[in-house]
Formats: sequence, C-alpha cells, structure tokens
Amino acid sequence: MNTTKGIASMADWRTDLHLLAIHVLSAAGFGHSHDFSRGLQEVPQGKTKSFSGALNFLLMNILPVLIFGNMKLPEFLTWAKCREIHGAIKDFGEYMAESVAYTRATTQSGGGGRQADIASALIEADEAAKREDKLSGKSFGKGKPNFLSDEELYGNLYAFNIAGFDTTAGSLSYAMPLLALNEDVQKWVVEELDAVFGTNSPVQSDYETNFPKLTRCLAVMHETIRLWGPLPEIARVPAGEGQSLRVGDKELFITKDMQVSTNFYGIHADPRWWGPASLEWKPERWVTKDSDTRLESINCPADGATFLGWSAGPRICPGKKFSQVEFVATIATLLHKFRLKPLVMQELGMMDEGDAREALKKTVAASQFMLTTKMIAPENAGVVLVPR
Ligand code: HEM
Repeated sequence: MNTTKGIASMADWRTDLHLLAIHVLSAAGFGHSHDFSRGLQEVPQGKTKSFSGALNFLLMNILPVLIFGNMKLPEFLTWAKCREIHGAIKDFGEYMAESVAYTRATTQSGGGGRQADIASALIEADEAAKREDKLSGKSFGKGKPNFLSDEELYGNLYAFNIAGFDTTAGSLSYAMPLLALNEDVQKWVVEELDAVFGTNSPVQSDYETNFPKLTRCLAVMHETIRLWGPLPEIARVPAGEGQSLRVGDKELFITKDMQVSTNFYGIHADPRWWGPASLEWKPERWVTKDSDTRLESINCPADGATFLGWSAGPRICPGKKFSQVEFVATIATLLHKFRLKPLVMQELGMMDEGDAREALKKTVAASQFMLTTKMIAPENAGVVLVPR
C-alpha cells in the first residue's frame, strides 16, 4: 500500500490497484514479470514514459487520444498536451512491438514459446495460421488471410490491455471500502481463507487446488460488480437493416440508425430479482451450500437474465476468468494477513472511526461514470490495513 504521504486514501488505493493490474497484465498478458516497487515505472532510454505510465496516460486521456492521436502537424505547431499524446502512443506502440518481437522469436525458435500469457497465445495462434496459409498455398495477396496483420494484432493486444486494466482495478477499489464498512463480511471471508490456507500464505498456493475453494472471495467480487461494476450499461446497434426486439408483449423494430442500451445497474438493483434488500451489499446472497457435501458454490443467475456484470452472449467479456483470478488472489492475500478498517483522517477533520465510516460511505456513494465507474473524490476517505 502506498503510504508515502502517511495516509491510505481511496486515491492511494486506486493508484496502487492500477499498478497491481498493470503488473498482472504485463505478466499474464505479455509474459513479462517486473519488480513491483520499480519495474514498470522505470522509463527506459529513448522513451518518454514507463510501460505503466504510457498505458495509464492513454487510458485516462482516451478522448483526446482519439481526437488528436492521428493529427499530423509539424512539432512546432503542436501544443504540449498533443506532443505528450503522440509520445505516449509511440512509446506504447514500441512496448507492444518489443513484446511481440520477443514472443515471436521465442515461439519460432521453440525456446520458451508456449507461455501461459495472452500475447503468446494470440501470437502463437497467429503464427500457426500463417504457416497453415502458406502450406495450403493460400496466396498472401488475395482474399482475407486467416492471420492478423501486425496492426490488427497490436489492436487486439491494446484492447486487452485497456479492457483489462481499469475494470479489475476499479472493482477492487470498490471492494476495499465495502469490506472495510462490513466487518461481518470480512470475518465470513476469513473463515474460508483459514479453512483453505491455514497458516500457509496464499501467495505460494496452487491455483488449481485452491481457486475453486475460494467461493466467498468470488462472491465478494460478484456482489461488488452487481452494484459497483465498471460499466453501467452497454449499447448495441442492430445488424444489417435492423432487427425486431421483443419487449414484454410488444414487438419493436430497431432500425439500423438506432442504438439500444441495456441498463446493467437497473437490472442489478431490481428488487424483483434481487429482493427487498437489492441495494444492500451482501456477498452471501451469491453462495449456496450443498446439503449433502456441505460444499459452497456460486449461485449465479442464468447469464443475461438478471446479472450482466461481464455481459452475456457472443460478446461476453473474454477476460472474465482472468479478472476473477486476479480479484480473488488479491482479496485472499490481503484478508489472510490484514483487517480492513475505515481510516481516520484527522487532517480532514475526522475525530473517530464513526466519522471515518461516514466519510467512506459518502465517498463511495459519490461516484460517476468516467470511462469506468469511479469515485469522484477518492481523496476524501481512506481504508487502512491492520495486521490480524
Ligand atoms: C472486473 C473485471 C471486468 C469486468 C466487470 C468486465 C466487463 C466487461 C464487459 C461488460 C464487456 C462488454 C461486453 C459487451 O460488449 O457486451 C467487456 C468486454 C471486454 N473485456 Fe472485460 N471486464 C473485466 C475484465 C477484463 C479483463 C481482465 C480483460 C483482459 C484481460 C478484459 C477484456 C475484455 C475485452 C477484450 C473486451 C471486448 C470484447 C469484445 O469487444 O467483444 N476484461 N468486459
């Protein structure tokens, strides 16, 4: 936790959880592990930003990047922000190109390929498609090849980075205050952690043995995403000239110039599906216990019916499992060692834990959609880690 300023406000948590998400993406996405304290924050020679700095900058400035990213003016005619955008795009492009070149080299030489990361999987599949096209005599110049162009490959890797970064970090940054405000839920999760790990650290634990047992940790994630998920809605346009859509007993025709938006938050808060306490954060609502085996499992409503945290159907989030493993590992590691408590920030006039709780509740409630759902003033409250 970043405690350099002596406090651990929700803004500090956000920074650290973003850094954590970048490290996970870099290792599991690109196969490169880095030292947590410095690694991804170092700026190599010839670049203006570190890997984490460039990704963060592009994400936080997504609109100016879209507007000015392709603007080609002489250096002296562009203003500082525009130059920074061009620098970050160039840096990030180079980081991805270096990563792809490395993976291609290890894949082709047979030394180190088959790594369990997204970039390796994508590049290996792509190289295999290239080999198949070559063998089947498919001409490179004619028709659409079965493999991705470099631009498409980078586009996909960029999409995974962007889509996988703010979403998981954002969900974790809501889980922390919600856990701190609900000590009973922490105790319930800790019961599970003690049963699974005992005094062993979750850090060294075996994924296949232990992940399926961490139902309560996963319930915390589902419940956090139900109420505070990163995306409040998703819009769709119909295919072709339009499509008909059944709404209740009506048949509506959606023309090709219309968009239909699904209100995730509305569905997730509806008492018809979630009961009278639909607005309360209660992770236990996700867990069912088998009466014979006494084993607990996640009781997830049928996809697309009442829960759309990762969306549903053919466009369901491809990073769903990835984000679950990252979230569960983070919660398990923290709660196995620490209790989370509202932070009394005397510099903001808080006198005791009661004030800290109120500030935390207000800070969480004052959220808005900024690329993903975020607290508007995360510096106004905090969460502290207290050793168990
Ligand atoms: C808490 C974590 C996450 C949540 C709640 C989440 C949720 C979503 C949602 C709602 C969509 C929209 C699907 C649609 O268009 O219907 C989406 C798309 C996507 N997500 Fe995630 N996501 C999370 C984490 C991740 C991670 C970690 C990755 C990558 C490692 C990822 C990769 C993607 C990609 C590439 C898409 C675009 C898919 C497409 O356009 O077809 N997501 N995600």
